[in-house]
Amino acid sequence: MKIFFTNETKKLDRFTIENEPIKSIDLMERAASSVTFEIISRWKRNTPVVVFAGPGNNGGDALAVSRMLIEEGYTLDIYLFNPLQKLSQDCLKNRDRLQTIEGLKFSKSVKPSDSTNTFPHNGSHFTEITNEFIPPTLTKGTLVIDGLFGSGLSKPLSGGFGSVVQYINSSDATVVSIDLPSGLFGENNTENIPRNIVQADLTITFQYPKLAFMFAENEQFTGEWKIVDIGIHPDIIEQTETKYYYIEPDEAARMIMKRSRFVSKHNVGHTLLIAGSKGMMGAAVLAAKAALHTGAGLVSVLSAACGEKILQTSVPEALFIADEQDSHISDIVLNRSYSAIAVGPGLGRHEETARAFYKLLGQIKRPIVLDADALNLLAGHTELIENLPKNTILTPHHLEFDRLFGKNDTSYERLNKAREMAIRYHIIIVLKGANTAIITPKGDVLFNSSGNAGMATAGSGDTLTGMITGLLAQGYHPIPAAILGVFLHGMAGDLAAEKDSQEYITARDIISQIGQAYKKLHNYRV
Ligand SMILES: NC(=O)C1=CN([C@@H]2O[C@H](COP(=O)(O)OP(=O)(O)OC[C@H]3O[C@@H](n4cnc5c(N)ncnc54)[C@H](OP(=O)(O)O)[C@@H]3O)[C@@H](O)[C@H]2O)[C@@H](O)CC1
Ligand SMILES: [K+]
Repeated sequence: MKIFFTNETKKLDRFTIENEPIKSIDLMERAASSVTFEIISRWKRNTPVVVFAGPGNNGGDALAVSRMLIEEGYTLDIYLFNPLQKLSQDCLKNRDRLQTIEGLKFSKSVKPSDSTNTFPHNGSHFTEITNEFIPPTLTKGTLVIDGLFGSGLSKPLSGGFGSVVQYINSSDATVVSIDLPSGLFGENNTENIPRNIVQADLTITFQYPKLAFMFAENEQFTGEWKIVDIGIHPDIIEQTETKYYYIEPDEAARMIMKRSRFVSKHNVGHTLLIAGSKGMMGAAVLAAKAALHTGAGLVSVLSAACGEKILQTSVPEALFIADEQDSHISDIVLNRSYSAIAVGPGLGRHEETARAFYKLLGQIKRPIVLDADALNLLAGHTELIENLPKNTILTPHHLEFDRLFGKNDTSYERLNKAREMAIRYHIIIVLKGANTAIITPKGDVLFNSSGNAGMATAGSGDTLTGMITGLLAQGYHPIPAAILGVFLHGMAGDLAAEKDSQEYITARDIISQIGQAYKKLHNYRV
């Protein structure tokens, strides 16, 4: 799924209006019906609803939703903010349509003398605010619909609108934002004012997720978010280019390569994992198991000698290459060719390990996977990044990324830096987090949609490294190997959480669900 920038919204809108064709007000009606449907399916009709509508089309949506909810039997208190006495055309039309509802009480600005402004009123009520505003009481049971601003936000909210947002945020009400939490920019919020951004419990967003939703620091604003299809014309979606994508299950499923009936373990790849050291052998075990369960035919683990018994007992399917040293890897000799190599899980940072690793980087000609301590060692010699084979996969979490490429204050900044680095060095960066981003050497960013917070657990990253390397070994191109590996990993985590709970999950539980994750993806293909 493509992620567009919010400044493209009007273009997508216009094309749909001209080519479907559909009247602009009817497109708004369609968007509003989707929001209404979502609300009706979650909140009972006796839930008191307070609507905050702004002067633009986001406000228009909110007014259309208001009409639909009243028709459905909800009782609403609606506030339309019109301080400049200037509403967008469709907002105006929806205000007029609201007026046709029988029994709806109308008033202009609530004056300070009207201080009996407590909800619920006897029947629904509409107030257009042109100057002063006495806010209604927002209790725990109240549902707030936030339609103040959406994709048309042009500067951070301040003044009166800032106060309204702060008032909403300070209440115990449940908040649903239409399209975007009001005050949040769709992309860059570096210069934004956090206290003047609505903190929604649910954001119902139109057609495609916004880039800002992918960043951890914006979760406090978006809450849960859900995409609703409002029927933007497929041709304009196709024609409009973007660098940002959101990977859904059917897209991941299409990447799975069919295994030939005549396959042998030798032609589904021999994986080499350079991993483990004294006290961190579990990382090598997990990566080896993950590679095997993802489909690698053969897995060898090159590790510190102390790992031999551990590995051979816990992963009897894997071959073991013991280093001379008991506690760490001191030399890396590749005495045969491997289909895929990963370095890093549980590696440690012993001086001799570092030396062996740097020497290896000078020898390899094909893309490899670098994770964990391999990234930390690389951070000590960043000049070596220059010579990494094209399409080498780096799998840093945020701290590892910053150690490698310098500190970043926001996820937005980090993502831009990652794009720049991926392009400059022709590498693939798998930036791990809630929506892991796979960044290609062309600068395309693919956000993963599977996974859950329970996967923030020891060994989860080692598992991912094993999975991606296992795919590479089977002949997947590094880009689909990274995308599919990340997706499968997340889906296996989701299945594990479904089976037990997020809290319960360990890396082993993720591995135990790889098979079910494959099965689920296979079902998307039929
Ligand atoms: N194709 C789609 O996806 C569809 C989109 N739809 C809906 O339309 C929404 C976008 O509508 P929109 O373009 O009218 O913008 P919106 O967010 O309502 O705000 C604009 C108004 O706010 C004002 N304003 C801005 N910043 C401000 C500030 N800091 N402080 C104060 N004022 C500020 C701005 O003033 P201006 O900057 O022009 O001076 C203008 O008056 C979108 O989110 C979705 O809900 C659907 O209906 C159907 C199809
Ligand atoms: K909004």
